[in-house]
Amino acid sequence: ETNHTLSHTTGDFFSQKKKKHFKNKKNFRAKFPRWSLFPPAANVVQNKIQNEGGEGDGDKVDLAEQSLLNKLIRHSLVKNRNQVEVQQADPSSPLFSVKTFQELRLKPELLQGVFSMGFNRPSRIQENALPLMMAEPHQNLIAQSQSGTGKTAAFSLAMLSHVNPDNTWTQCLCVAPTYELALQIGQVIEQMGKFCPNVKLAYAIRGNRMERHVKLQEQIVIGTPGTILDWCTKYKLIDPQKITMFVLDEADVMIAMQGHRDQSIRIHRLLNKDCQMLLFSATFEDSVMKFAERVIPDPNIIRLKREEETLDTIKQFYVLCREKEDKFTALCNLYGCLTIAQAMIFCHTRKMAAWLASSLIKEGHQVALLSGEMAVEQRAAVIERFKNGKEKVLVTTNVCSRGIDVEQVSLVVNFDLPVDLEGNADNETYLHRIGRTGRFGRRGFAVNMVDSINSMEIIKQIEMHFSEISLF
Ligand SMILES: Nc1ncnc2c1ncn2[C@@H]1O[C@H](COP(=O)(O)OP(=O)(O)OP(=O)(O)O)[C@@H](O)[C@H]1O
Repeated sequence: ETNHTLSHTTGDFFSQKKKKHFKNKKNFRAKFPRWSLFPPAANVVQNKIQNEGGEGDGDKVDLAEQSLLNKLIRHSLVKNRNQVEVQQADPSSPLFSVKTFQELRLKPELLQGVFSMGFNRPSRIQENALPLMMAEPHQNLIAQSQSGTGKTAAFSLAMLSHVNPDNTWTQCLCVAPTYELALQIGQVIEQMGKFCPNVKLAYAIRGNRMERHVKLQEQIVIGTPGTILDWCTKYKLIDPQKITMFVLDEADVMIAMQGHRDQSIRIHRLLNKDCQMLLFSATFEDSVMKFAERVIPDPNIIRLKREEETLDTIKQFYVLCREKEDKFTALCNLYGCLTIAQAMIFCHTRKMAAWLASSLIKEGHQVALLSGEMAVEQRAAVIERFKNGKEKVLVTTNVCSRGIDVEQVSLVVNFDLPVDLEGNADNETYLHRIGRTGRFGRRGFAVNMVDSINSMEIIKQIEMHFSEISLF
């Protein structure tokens, strides 16, 4: 048996004592004879439709919110052992990389700002991106690496280093997808630039009312595409021709948002063609690349691939149940194991997650709930408590499958199996929910609740998918 093979609940998972206890429980079926108890296929389909109608769609992941959440909960760099790939616009020019911030020859007050944030040395992506962004003559850059690898800090430093504080007009423009994300980036710039008193920052975000035709004196402006466009055109607060550095952050989130893509292109058109263009993205899909190539001429491209998640160290099980209540009882039986370390329980819909959390609480268990209807700050607070071990069990939906570093979680329960919009197995989400990065990730357990012929089919699809992958 490989680790990719799903086992149904048998001995491995439970201690001898627990095994005896579970043997008598109707929910832990070590074999398959329960199939005969299932209603005919037609009824199962009926059942599925009713369930979906009653529970609503799966909890949707909003990219901008997810990104903000990541920023709110991230206190340090994400570990990544992959090599940075660099594709240079001019392959004959030497490849620069720095191992220290001192090598960048920053202004002393800026270096002081960097160190005051606790950054001792550049992150992987910063090693290559920083010298490229600061090179003379200037170079354009497309940089892609997952959230938490130091992109924001990199371009904040580049902007602060780029501006001439003696010139009291806007020189750097940074576009972000939402009001909240712009504020987060602005905080990094303010913190890093706190020893540079003459460098000023303005926020081009909704609600920030300005007098028309009075040019801004702030050297750096950060904001959302619509407001930046207004400030450049309608309000004439910024002369786009005087912009010498243009940063497009979270390009992947940006182009997924209605109107943002076109507004960004419109801002870009107003700029001088000699303006330095920098684009950052956490993902590297075709749509992002197409967009990037449209707005960034002759780019250098830097990529840091996400560390692969694997199921190598995860033992996987499934539990056969009849319906939601049955799954609930199974979960209660498992409860002692959940709290040995920390556990996450995934549901498909917000409604199901809320029901499950409140049912568990009614049973006297202590659990936290995290789902999409909560405000991002509220979600961040729940995750923070969970990370600090204040809560042992977290009931959640897909809003969280990527947000939490699962290495600290040793048991994941798929109360509902991950499915896509068509109801097919969602292998990628399965991997994000239970996978670990790195080959030496800590061990973990995953328990999947199977409650219909349909979900049995899904778990089989998942099993097949991962056992096929493991052949390579
Ligand atoms: N060189 C560094 N040394 C130590 N910590 C760093 C360094 N650069 C960034 N950090 C910290 O690592 C975390 C992630 O950095 P940052 O926000 O810049 O990443 P990001 O790639 O922009 O992520 P996101 O896409 O979520 O915005 C932050 O808490 C930041 O303060």
